Amino acid sequence: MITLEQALEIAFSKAQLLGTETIDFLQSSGCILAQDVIADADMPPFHKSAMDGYACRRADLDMELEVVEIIPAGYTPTKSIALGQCSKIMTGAQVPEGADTVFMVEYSSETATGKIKFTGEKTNSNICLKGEDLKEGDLVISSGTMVKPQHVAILASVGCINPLVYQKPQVGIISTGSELVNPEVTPRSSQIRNSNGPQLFAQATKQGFPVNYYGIVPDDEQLTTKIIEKSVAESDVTILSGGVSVGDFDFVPKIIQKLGFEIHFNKINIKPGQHITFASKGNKYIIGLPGNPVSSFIQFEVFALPFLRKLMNYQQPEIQLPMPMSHDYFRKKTDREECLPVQITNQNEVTLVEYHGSAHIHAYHQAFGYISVPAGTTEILKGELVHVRPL
Ligand SMILES: Nc1nc2c(c(=O)[nH]1)N[C@H]1C(S)=C(S)[C@@H](COP(=O)(O)OP(=O)(O)OC[C@H]3O[C@@H](n4cnc5c(N)ncnc54)[C@H](O)[C@@H]3O)O[C@H]1N2
Ligand code: MOO
Repeated sequence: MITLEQALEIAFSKAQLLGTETIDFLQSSGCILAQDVIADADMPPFHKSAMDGYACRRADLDMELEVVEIIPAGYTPTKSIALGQCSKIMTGAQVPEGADTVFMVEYSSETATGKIKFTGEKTNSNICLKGEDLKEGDLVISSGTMVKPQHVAILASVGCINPLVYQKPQVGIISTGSELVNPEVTPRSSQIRNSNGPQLFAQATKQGFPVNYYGIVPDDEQLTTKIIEKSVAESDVTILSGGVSVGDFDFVPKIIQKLGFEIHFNKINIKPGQHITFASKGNKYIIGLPGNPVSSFIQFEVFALPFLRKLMNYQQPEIQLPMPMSHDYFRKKTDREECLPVQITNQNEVTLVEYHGSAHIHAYHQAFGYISVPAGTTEILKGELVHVRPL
């Protein structure tokens, strides 16, 4: 059986990058930039006051100063500051010529004749110099970056309102299983509510992927074929849950082959969720996830998500936080890599959450993330570093 690493290698080798498009920067969160973003001006664009106060010459701080002008933010000063003079200035306003210091209004007093005195002992210059953050032409965000809210602020600050980004893959989500009913229905005996579909929808939309949600299809070959065909026509990546094992009604592998897809693997040596199918036909992909709820949840995180990101040319490694275990952990069977839900203690240590196996999605309601125990590892001792993947 192949490892997760090998599975990702195979899937990445089949991934055809989606095209690029320019979009409204307000809609760019979660996109991967396909261009470098360059500063179109110095930042700050002028010598800017960092405080509300008085702009003067440092050499004049012990003099009584005449106020020659009031400078609000957004106003271009008209007077330059000479010996014994100051301008009242607001935070964010342009510092007038001749001034090299702004003292805060809290450290000032007015004399009987209306002059201003500095009452502090010493002061910073309180001036942000033109271009001290960025120079015109500087690279501010490099191609390949995933846009987060802080990048949206930077795009705005340099006027890049239509960035070039990689298109996001359209994701189709199908839940297979004749035992499934919609969440609003009270299941009869032998039925179970569809939780994988809503969970996959939430996982995909959390990452910003557009989703076509097809709900439940019973274990019927014709109906399953029809819905897969529809999803393939409307989506780049179709994600199914259930129907990929070896039961009499596990049609999915057969159907996708009939539809002309090539199956690249149907098992990964990982727990939970070893039954996972990956197939492609040109630039269309099908990922068949195991029906057990934790399996489909974890397999989305460890396999489907990196693959979806690969289609957008995302090349950054996934974040994993090295943290010490708060207790010993032992296991008997070590043939598979195993993902386990964890919490973080107040001492910043990792504790395993009570977890009964691949149907026990409720274990994850209190999980901060999960750790992966490599194949071959029998024990992790208290204090040993594990790598936590946040959820
Ligand atoms: N003979 C064998 N049987 C099974 C094996 C095996 O190796 N040999 N592996 C088991 C494991 S492990 C898993 S995982 C499942 C994978 O099979 P399927 O992907 O075909 O999944 P199903 O049989 O359809 O469902 C498994 C389980 O999950 C529940 N389920 C399915 N879909 C949903 C949903 N949308 N929401 C909530 N729960 C769902 C389903 O009712 C089953 O209880 O195969 C094992 N069998
Ligand atoms: O492959 Mo199953 O998903 O381990 O529970």
